[in-house]
Amino acid sequence: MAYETIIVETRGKVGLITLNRPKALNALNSQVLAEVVAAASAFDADAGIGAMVLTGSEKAFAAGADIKEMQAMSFADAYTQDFFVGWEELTRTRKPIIAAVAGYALGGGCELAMMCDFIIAGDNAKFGQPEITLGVMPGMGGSQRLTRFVGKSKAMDMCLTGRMMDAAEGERCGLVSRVVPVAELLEETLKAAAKIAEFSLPSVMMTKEAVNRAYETTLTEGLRFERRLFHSLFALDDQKEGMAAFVEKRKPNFTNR
Ligand SMILES: CC(C)=CC(=O)SCCNC(=O)CCNC(=O)[C@H](O)C(C)(C)COP(=O)(O)OP(=O)(O)OC[C@H]1O[C@@H](n2cnc3c(N)ncnc32)[C@H](O)[C@@H]1OP(=O)(O)O
Repeated sequence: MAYETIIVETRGKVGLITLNRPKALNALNSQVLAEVVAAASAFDADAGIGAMVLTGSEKAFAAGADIKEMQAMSFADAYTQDFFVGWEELTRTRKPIIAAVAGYALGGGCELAMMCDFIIAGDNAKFGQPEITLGVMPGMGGSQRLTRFVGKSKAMDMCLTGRMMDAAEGERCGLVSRVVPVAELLEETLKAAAKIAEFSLPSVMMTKEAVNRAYETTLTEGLRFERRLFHSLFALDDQKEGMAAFVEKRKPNFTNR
């Protein structure tokens, strides 16, 4: 597929997707959606890829859903198309995807970052859900995911006032896993993704599945689900290899089998 709004590259076993609409601060229109989903799905299906990174520019991860595209939309259009539902496809990727966020991550941009498995932020990152200032509200998951990340009080504050939070506040409240100097953001995020990609792919994928299950089920069910996945890993060569390598004091050679 020829991409026009994103750049798609591989760095070893890492798939890198860079949002690339600089003049619109990476505003997310339908074409970006289609291309990001296609690229992530292709990496998900690629046996040579173990993890992905989604990033933008130093000024903007993404300044939101494309206001110019939405401006003339009617209720009937929005409802019948189930506008934004396409982004859910991204959350169905089974390999880990890390958001490397510099600059603005606003509205749909913040929501897109939260669809990833975790967020590493540059120290200039600014997160916000300013939809309220446009006479609407979050529509790509902000009211739900942000609340799960940061709790009710801060999610209400962000969604109702439309204010921005900086990277340090994002880290303090659990939206962001770590903050790094913006000049090192991509390198550090690629390093984290490369580390994940070195591990046994089935155990990585099951770990992602188990952590995500924590958001959707009871503690009792979640614990049982985790144990069953854990048990199943003993059927793999990689469990034998990983534990033998530890005992033999050498690096494991995982085969994803
Ligand atoms: C509705 C739902 C569910 C989700 C949403 O995401 S709604 C959008 C939420 N985002 C916003 O409200 C942020 C809008 N953008 C801004 O407030 C500012 O652009 C800024 C604070 C991020 C940066 O300000 P700055 O002065 O540095 O840059 P601008 O001149 O304002 O922008 C440059 C260029 O980009 C276009 N742009 C920016 N954001 C969007 C957007 N979300 N959609 C479409 N286009 C956007 C902006 O219009 C300008 O282009 P033009 O000069 O050609 O107009």
